[in-house]
Order: sequence, then structure tokens, then C-alpha cells
Amino acid sequence: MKIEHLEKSFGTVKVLKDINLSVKSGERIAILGGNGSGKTTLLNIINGGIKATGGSIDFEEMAINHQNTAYIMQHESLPSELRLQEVLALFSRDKAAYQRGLDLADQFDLTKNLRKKYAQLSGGEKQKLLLISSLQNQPSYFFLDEITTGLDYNSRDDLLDFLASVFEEKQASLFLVTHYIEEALRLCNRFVVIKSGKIIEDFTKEALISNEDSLIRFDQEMTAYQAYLIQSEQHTYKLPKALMSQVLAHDFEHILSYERDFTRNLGQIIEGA
Ligand SMILES: Nc1ncnc2c1ncn2[C@@H]1O[C@H](COP(=O)(O)OP(=O)(O)OP(=O)(O)O)[C@@H](O)[C@H]1O
Repeated sequence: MKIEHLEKSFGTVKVLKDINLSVKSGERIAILGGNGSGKTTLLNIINGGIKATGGSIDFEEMAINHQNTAYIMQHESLPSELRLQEVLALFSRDKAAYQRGLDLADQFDLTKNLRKKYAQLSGGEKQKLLLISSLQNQPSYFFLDEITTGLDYNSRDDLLDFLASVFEEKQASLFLVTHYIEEALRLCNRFVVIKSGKIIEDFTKEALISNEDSLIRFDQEMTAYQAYLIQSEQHTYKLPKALMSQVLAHDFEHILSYERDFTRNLGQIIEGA
């Protein structure tokens, strides 16, 4: 897919400016940036939800349509009276997909809630249901916008592991909007940073590992997200500086396990508090 000189204005306000991006099938792109930088708007234009006001997108061999796409938005919701089981039935493409949905519900500990209405589910359970209802149809293209917000630590960890295995098994393409560095590192192989509607960084995981300049810029851009990760749980924990020295030492695998352990430990502290 080739995006050239893409622009989007709402009224007189230009929120995306001269976006240029070439995307290969199977790339998993994290779209990062501060609040209001234009991430969701870009995601919505690529998946056809809204129209750009300038520039072009040539999808080339990427045939994105309703059948092969998982599209999960921030704060998405379903009719409150629908039961969990009914949601799976409604969204499944065929019988096999419905069965996959039930199996996934089991895997995510939702079987006990099958007859509960959507309105009766907790925030995290609603989010899991939204994901399962898409995953059951085995999509090839994923548009995921802040999908783990509201999940507890273990559910988030399980979900990321599960999505990582889905992406490994299937050469799926992913556009992921997230504020969590750990999530981006675990799921994506390319990182695009947007600031005030412009792409200011665009690098692959390999470049991130091998190029110290990228690492330093990544560090600068990511500082806000690391703080967000902690603040979002209303705790005053700070991510130790040691993490960044690991990044600079290119010890990538260590960072991943470190962040995972850190997140898990923090989860235990909060749950035990
Ligand atoms: N329908 C709309 N009408 C007017 N302005 C809009 C509309 N949708 C988005 N905007 C504005 O466009 C800018 C970019 O919004 P967008 O939702 O893309 O940001 P974001 O990077 O996803 O932010 P966040 O991290 O807070 O979710 C914001 O200033 C927002 O207020």
C-alpha cells in the first residue's frame, strides 16, 4: 500500500499533514504519538472509515474489506441487551467461526459469562469480547486502537501473547495505535511516530536495534508513554532508568522480559494493595 501526501482537515483545522507511507503486506506497524496527534484519524482513513481531504492511497495488493478485517476502536461498544453468546453468533462468518469464538471465550475465561448481557460485563470483559468477536473470523488485516486500555495486567499479558502468536502463525498486517511501549515492541515490527499530524519517525525493529540514533530518538519519544503506563494505574511508580540503558546496550530481548516482569510485578502490587 502506498500513501502519498495524505491530508485531513476538520473544518479549517488540518490534523494530518503530508503523510507518506509505504506498507508491505505482513508489516505490523505501531502508530505512536501524543494525545490528539492524529493517530486514530490516520487509522480511520486507511480502513475507509473516513475520507482524506487530500493526497492518495493506493492499496495495491492489499484487498481490505469487511470480511477479512478486524477493526477495534477505542471505547467501542455493542447493544447493551445482547448476550455474550449472541454477540459471538452475530459476528461469526460461519459455524466454524462461532465455535472458534466459543473456544476463545473459554481461553479468555469468559465461558461463565456466555449468558450475560453486554451491559452486565466489566470493562475488561467487554474489551475481550470485542477482540474475540473479530478474531473468530481469522482476519488478515488488523486495525487496533488502544485495545488493552482497561484490561488488568494478567489479561493484558495473556492477550498480547495471544495476539503475538496469531501474528506469528498468520502473515497478518497490523496497524496498532497504542500508548504502551511494551505493547508496540511485543506486537509490531515497525514504528511510526506522529506529532501534530506529521510523521516524525518511521523505523523498523531491526533499525531500532542496530541504530543508536534511532534508539535515542525512540527514547525521547517514548518517555511520555512510559510515564503514561504508570500514571494510568494511578500509582506513582516510575519506570527505572535502567531500562533505557538496556535499550542503549541493544539488549532487546532483555527489555521485553524486563518490561513483562515489571508489568506483572506491578500488577501483583496493585492487586495486593
Ligand atoms: N470528527 C472530528 N471533528 C473535528 N475534529 C476532530 C474529529 N476527529 C478528530 N478530531 C481532531 O483531530 C485531532 C487528531 O485526533 P485523533 O483522534 O486522530 O488523535 P489521536 O492521536 O488518536 O489522539 P488520542 O491519543 O488522544 O486518542 C484532534 O485534535 C481531534 O480533536
